[in-house]
Amino acid sequence: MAPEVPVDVFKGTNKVSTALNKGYSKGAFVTFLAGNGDYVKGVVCLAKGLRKVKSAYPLVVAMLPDVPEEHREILRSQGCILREIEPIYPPENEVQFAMAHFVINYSKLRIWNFEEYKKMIYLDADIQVFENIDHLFDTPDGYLYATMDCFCEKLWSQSLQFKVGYCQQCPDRMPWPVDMGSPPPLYFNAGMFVFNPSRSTFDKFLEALCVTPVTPFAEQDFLNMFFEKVYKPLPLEFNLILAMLWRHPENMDIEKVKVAHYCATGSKPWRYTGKELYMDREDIKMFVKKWWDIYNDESLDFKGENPVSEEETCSKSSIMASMPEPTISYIRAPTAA
Ligand SMILES: O=c1ccn([C@@H]2O[C@H](COP(=O)(O)OP(=O)(O)O[C@H]3O[C@H](CO)[C@H](O)[C@H](O)[C@H]3O)[C@@H](O)[C@H]2O)c(=O)[nH]1
Ligand SMILES: O[C@H]1[C@H](O)[C@@H](O)[C@H](O)[C@@H](O)[C@H]1O
Ligand SMILES: [Mn+2]
Repeated sequence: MAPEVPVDVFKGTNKVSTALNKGYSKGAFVTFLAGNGDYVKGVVCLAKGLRKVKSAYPLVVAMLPDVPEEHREILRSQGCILREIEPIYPPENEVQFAMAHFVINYSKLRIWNFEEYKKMIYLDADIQVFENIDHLFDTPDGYLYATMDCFCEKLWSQSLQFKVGYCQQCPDRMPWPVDMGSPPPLYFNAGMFVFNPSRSTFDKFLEALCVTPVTPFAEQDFLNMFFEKVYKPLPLEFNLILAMLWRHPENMDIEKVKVAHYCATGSKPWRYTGKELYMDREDIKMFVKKWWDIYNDESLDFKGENPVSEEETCSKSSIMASMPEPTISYIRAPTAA
């Protein structure tokens, strides 16, 4: 049995949230975009998916300076609010300890500076929303809500959890060895989370980053450490990590999935070939098709008269400037995949 999660708090009504009455400034979805690759398609599809489920909240795109103008134009035309952020990059001698494709994700910590929103829901660009989740904006403040990760995929092979065969999704299958003390604290996937922006939290991040070693899952490990005491697990249907389909099918009900995360190797819809391990499964094909159906649906294109008035701020943070060097430094963002 997986550890219990407080399901009741997160029951949606399928009605458009009370947010419509409250106005936009209370909350927003936020995603992260880096580089000139195909992740922009993910953001476009996410914007369309949120429209399809009639979300009352806008989508903010926190993007690095290396996102090309033509991609920015596409996002504006899809009604996204663009916010340029400066990269956060670990010291060069530590970069090797994070998985290369995760390093740029430290930059995403800057979304905590978006204090004009009281609450935000972060969604990776490789996520799609199939049901309205606006009610998550009504969760009590002061916590970080996210779904629990799974440690069974090969990407985890260097971790202690994987080595001992332990996964928090089924802690009874292979209990944490007694001689190794208590099992590790619950660990969330950082592709989807609900949080309260706060500059003072961001300041604390910077202090903590200075004394926190870089680890394989980069900012995901960092966020797990930082929010350990205030983490509240969300039911898995709010961020279906596709590997759950073959690793822990008993923990989930595919009919209830509200949000799918195309993070399993080979599952990104825009580069899906079906050839990688597990990728020829019917459920995977179904999720990939659902993504493409939204992407290709012109009726979901933004129809506002004018693109959303955007606020592009590339804040050269004085906070960062005052950071002790060279623990965390700005350097050019690496070219994204
Ligand atoms: O070239 C890139 C690469 C990544 N991204 C952004 O960064 C996000 C994270 O990358 P992936 O979705 O490819 O990575 P995973 O889902 O496998 O990674 C998971 O672990 C990461 C550890 O750093 C992050 O926490 C991430 O949010 C979490 O979902 C993307 O969705 C996208 O929003 C880009 O914009 N361009
Ligand atoms: O951040 C990673 C990534 O998203 C992987 O694809 C997934 O298998 C993980 O469990 C996760 O933590
Ligand atoms: Mn992802």
